[in-house]
Amino acid sequence: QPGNSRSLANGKVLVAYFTRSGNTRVIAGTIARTLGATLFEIRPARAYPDDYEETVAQARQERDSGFEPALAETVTNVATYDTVFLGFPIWGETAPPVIRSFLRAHDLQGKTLRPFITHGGYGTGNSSAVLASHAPGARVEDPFVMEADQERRTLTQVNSWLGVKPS
Ligand SMILES: Cc1cc2nc3c(=O)[nH]c(=O)nc-3n(C[C@H](O)[C@H](O)[C@H](O)COP(=O)(O)O)c2cc1C
Repeated sequence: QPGNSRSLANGKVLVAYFTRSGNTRVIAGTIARTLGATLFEIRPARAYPDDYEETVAQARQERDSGFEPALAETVTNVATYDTVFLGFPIWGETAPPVIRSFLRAHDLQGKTLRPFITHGGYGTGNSSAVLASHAPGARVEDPFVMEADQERRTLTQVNSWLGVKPS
């Protein structure tokens, strides 16, 4: 596999990501496959609601209160990785609360942190500041940033088809 020699040259690589609607997962899978890296999905112990609007409201409240939700799972032997790719969508103009939890729970000191971020068209907000403050001692590289489909756009179009005004 061509990816393996590259991952050996770069040391052990972890690709950790959080996703709701799957956009960030596509990027994470591509990185993992290309570099022969370990894939880890970041999940909160208590899943967010299926409902989009409920999730937006909960995310806003958790952001404003600085809440760090418990993780369903942590990475075993995070110390053995040299490079950590960290992927997430922008939620409320910042990194989702569970990303702060992830960084709090894993010591990335001395590692290279390569963020990859998707957003719905409004940019990365203050997520760089969150990474800088929550990953002390890590070498945080410039993020790969991609605009990706917003669930809200889908809801709006479907509701318009159904003849319902968005709430
Ligand atoms: C709770 C919530 C909050 C969001 N807030 C923003 C935002 O502030 N700015 C933005 O550009 N997109 C925002 N989005 C859109 C997502 O960042 C974007 O669609 C992203 O690609 C979703 O990634 P995912 O499919 O990996 O979950 C938000 C989405 C959700 C669910």
